[in-house]
Amino acid sequence: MDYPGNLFVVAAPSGAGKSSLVKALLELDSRVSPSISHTTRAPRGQEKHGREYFFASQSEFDAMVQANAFVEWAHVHGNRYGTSKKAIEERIAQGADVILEIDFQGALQVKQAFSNAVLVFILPPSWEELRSRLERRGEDSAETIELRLKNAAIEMAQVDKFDFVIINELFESALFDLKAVVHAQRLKYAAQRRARADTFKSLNIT
Ligand SMILES: Nc1ncnc2c1ncn2[C@@H]1O[C@H](COP(=O)(O)OP(=O)(O)OP(=O)(O)O)[C@@H](O)[C@H]1O
Ligand SMILES: Nc1nc2c(ncn2[C@@H]2O[C@H](COP(=O)(O)O)[C@@H](O)[C@H]2O)c(=O)[nH]1
Repeated sequence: MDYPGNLFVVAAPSGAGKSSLVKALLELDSRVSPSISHTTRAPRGQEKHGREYFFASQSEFDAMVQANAFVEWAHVHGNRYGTSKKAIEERIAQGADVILEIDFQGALQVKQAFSNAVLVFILPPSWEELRSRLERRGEDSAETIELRLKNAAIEMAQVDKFDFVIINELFESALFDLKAVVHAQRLKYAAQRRARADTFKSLNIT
């Protein structure tokens, strides 16, 4: 289906910096709004239900899967995460641009459902830097960090399935690249709509 709003999907190995980049983009661009995912993971630190995530029990998550309420969902780092249809469909139908910060499995499912979705993969500059960002963030146990680094290798192998790849070495430069992707998609979409309207007009189709 063709919606007036754009859908941007940002994926990256844990610690590459996607949350930081998306947060900075949202502060700069009020036309982009975030999708809030559901997860079975326990809240971390200051996280609030309905702000970072909708925290769900296993049975609540199961019920949503059964009800076909997710556009995508996946097992990530030992927990389940999903994007509800409600989180995005209404908003892109109203012309808003929505950004999803999800793992690569979910990103590929979204592309199946919304072929116009723009998939962006964020890479860290090196393995050493990825590890040190996870350690410096100080939110995960050593065991969790090892699991996330192991999964990073699997995730990075998917990079060629994405529309754009951004290396997050210098934060400001990666943010500039992300803004450029959003801008380019808006221009492309506007041009497509104009071309379609012109074609319909020339064929006398209203
Ligand atoms: N360009 C950068 N240079 C240095 N540190 C950075 C950069 N980008 C992000 N960071 C830091 O790296 C850490 C991980 O970033 P962030 O939490 O945004 O990663 P993430 O990809 O969203 O991870 P997760 O998937 O686990 O949520 C944070 O402490 C963040 O401040
Ligand atoms: N497939 C999905 N993946 C998601 C979703 N929301 C978040 N995520 C990804 O999970 C990991 C871990 O996140 P964390 O908050 O526990 O550090 C990360 O890669 C997220 O992008 C979702 O709705 N679907």
